[in-house]
Amino acid sequence: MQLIGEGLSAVRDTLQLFENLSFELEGGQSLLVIGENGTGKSTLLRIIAGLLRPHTGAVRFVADDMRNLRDSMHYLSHQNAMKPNLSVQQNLAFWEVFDRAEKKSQLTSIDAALDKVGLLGKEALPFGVLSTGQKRRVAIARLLLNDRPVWLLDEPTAGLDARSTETLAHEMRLHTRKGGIVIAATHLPLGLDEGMILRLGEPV
Ligand SMILES: Nc1ncnc2c1ncn2[C@@H]1O[C@H](COP(=O)(O)OP(=O)(O)OP(=O)(O)O)[C@@H](O)[C@H]1O
Repeated sequence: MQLIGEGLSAVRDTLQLFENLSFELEGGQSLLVIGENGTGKSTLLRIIAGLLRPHTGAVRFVADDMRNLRDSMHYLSHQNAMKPNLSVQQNLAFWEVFDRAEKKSQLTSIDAALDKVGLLGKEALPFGVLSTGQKRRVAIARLLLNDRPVWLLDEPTAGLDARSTETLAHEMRLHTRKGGIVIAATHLPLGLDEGMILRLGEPV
């Protein structure tokens, strides 16, 4: 598996956010995208996810099973992508099916995923009543349900306490050890010390 960004540039309105960024990742590797607020971290992740078109450059993805990037990735955005009025269980049951590849990709049950993020017992609560950190943990539980080899994580630790941050770091390390790719945009150390780092600068 390979995920390659070649000569990527982004322009928002008249602002050049970044120019000519390139990276090359294989299965088992991770990339931390760091930089201050507004430097374009989320923009870069959205470009990689195929949600925004780059001003220049291209993203290429080659998977052994020939799946395209859209079907091979988990994209965790700032929003947690859960319905506030549905329960935790109902939200995850939706994603469990939605994220499943044609080939059986289920890794674990909803209960087991909730256990990993320390939320077992909260499954019947409406998502909307959870605390900020608990909401983020439900969104992280989604990543654990189905095996999608590329994880694109935008500020994954936003709102998480120290223990949950360590749980996430552990899951990210497991994911790369199994041959997955992780790209994470962050302000904070994530416990992926062995990964590559892409530092975005001030927009010009
Ligand atoms: N839809 C849009 N239209 C115009 N400008 C935008 C749009 N979305 C983002 N921007 C601008 O692009 C710049 C980069 O935003 P982006 O969200 O990628 O930064 P970031 O590095 O992820 O920031 P943060 O650390 O605050 O999350 C910002 O100046 C932002 O205001």
